[in-house]
Amino acid sequence: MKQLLFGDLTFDEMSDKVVKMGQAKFRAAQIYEWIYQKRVNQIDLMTNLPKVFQQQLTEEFIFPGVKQVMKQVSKDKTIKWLLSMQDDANIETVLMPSNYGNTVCVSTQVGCKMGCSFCASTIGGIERNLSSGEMVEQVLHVQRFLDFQKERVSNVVIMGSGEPLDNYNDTIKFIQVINHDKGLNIGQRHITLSTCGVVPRIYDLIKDAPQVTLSVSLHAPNDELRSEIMPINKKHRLVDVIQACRDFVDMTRRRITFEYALIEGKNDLPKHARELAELLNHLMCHVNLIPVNEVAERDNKRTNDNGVEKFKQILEKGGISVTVRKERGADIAAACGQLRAQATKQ
Ligand SMILES: C[S@@+](CC[C@H](N)C(=O)[O-])C[C@H]1O[C@@H](n2cnc3c(N)ncnc32)[C@H](O)[C@@H]1O
Ligand code: SF4
Repeated sequence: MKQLLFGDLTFDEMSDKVVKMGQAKFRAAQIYEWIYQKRVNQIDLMTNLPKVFQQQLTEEFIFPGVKQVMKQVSKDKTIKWLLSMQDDANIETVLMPSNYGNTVCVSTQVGCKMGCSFCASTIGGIERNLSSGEMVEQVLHVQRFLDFQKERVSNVVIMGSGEPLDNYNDTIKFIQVINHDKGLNIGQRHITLSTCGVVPRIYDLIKDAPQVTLSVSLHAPNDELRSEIMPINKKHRLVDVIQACRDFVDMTRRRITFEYALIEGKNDLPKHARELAELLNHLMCHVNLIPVNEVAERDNKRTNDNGVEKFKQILEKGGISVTVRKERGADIAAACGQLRAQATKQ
């Protein structure tokens, strides 16, 4: 029998599961409370569960579901963990503390198949999807660390390694588990999902998680350049991505965010900024400009401060709301997938 992680089951699924195990339904609420509110890390500490049931749970569930392999702490207090799964696959999870709370960046896949030209996560391709339980365990791991400081995870960004819309069902289940009021109770509005633009799944998201903040990795203002940087663009063209974004905004009334990594001489020229302003015309959105994180295996140079400022000004002139995103963890393996790539090489 395949052992599960607790986060592989939504609250309703957990209720069904305990009934199948011969227990009353209310045991599901007790289990959720021990895991997500009291945050014990051993089943035998769930003291209001009968001993025989604790034993059954130990046979059917792995708890906790991840092991810490490495932890790097940056001068700016960003912390990056390398976590190991049951099959020894390694993934990254990042904590970014700020004045607005504690944001955890979660990985959804081991590697990524999308092949974006600037990204470290995709260097070795994809190994496998992560289960919702493995995503939940990432947040729990960070929450247990924060418990020592009596702080809580306030925001989750699904922006670590992997493409969440390429692992749709487990990503949705993950959102449901951390969002549940008996779970970690993290509001959908405090969850950001970042995608390279898998168009049909953006429409699914409107039905399944309409209150999450959608962030779309754009990185180029036209098909020719975008297809060169992001191969997914050959399948889902810019016109369809932008239409899906317009529909997302219309149907959810939620502002959308676009990520644009500035690569010197590639996508950072004034003409690109003008083209981008035109593309996003009359769309309720915000653009995050990020000087690209230079990755050793990738031949990309970051745009200098002057170039970033010029690009920003052109967008603003075109009526677009823009922020230059602060680089976090510059002194540690900052770009998504870098720590895992380094660890794999050792
Ligand atoms: C690692 S991806 C994961 C989520 C999803 N696959 C996507 O592409 O949006 C999260 C964000 O990191 C960005 N990113 C990846 N590598 C980067 C780099 N070297 N410099 C700056 N941003 C990068 C991506 O473009 C994306 O906006
Ligand atoms: S940017 Fe996102 S979609 Fe592209 S390779 Fe990296 S993780 Fe995958």
